[in-house]
Amino acid sequence: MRIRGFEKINKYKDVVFPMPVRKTKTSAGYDICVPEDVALLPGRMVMVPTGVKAYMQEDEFLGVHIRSSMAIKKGIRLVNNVGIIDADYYNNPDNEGHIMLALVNTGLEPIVLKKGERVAQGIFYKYLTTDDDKDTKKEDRSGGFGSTGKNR
Ligand SMILES: O=c1ccn([C@H]2C[C@H](O)[C@@H](COP(=O)(O)OP(=O)(O)OP(=O)(O)O)O2)c(=O)[nH]1
Repeated sequence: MRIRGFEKINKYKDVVFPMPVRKTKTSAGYDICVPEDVALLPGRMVMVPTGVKAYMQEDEFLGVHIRSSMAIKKGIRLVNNVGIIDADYYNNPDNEGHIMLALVNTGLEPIVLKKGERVAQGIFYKYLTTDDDKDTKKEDRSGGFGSTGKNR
């Protein structure tokens, strides 16, 4: 039975890069690499591909955090601080559930992330719902970023 995991995005199926793994026995985060070289100019946000998608249970999400070393040593931040990857993002018709990193280089010099470099880390979490949650209608996710509420 499949419970949760990572898979390659089709577009990257022939590209060789490391899949997310936990580096030590009790590391919470699955380190996420870049599947190609990425240039980050100072102060510019870049939507960076990861080449992967994540499947999980309906009451779970994947929290995507920056690796501390990237933030502290290189000044790289996630613009949204933490990326929330919803369970129904997986295999969405727009982008197959491709996990993207909204990165910004807060330093003064350009940075090049090399293919295979570990940039972010994904942690699987369970989330809770409110008493009246079942009373509100839920729409189906039709696509990727900012897709909910579009057909109203
Ligand atoms: O850093 C991120 C944040 C989000 N996502 C993907 C997964 C997530 O399931 C989807 C939607 O994200 P979120 O719910 O945070 O954005 P929204 O602006 O509320 O969009 P939507 O209306 O699609 O929920 O975008 C990423 O790939 N990287």
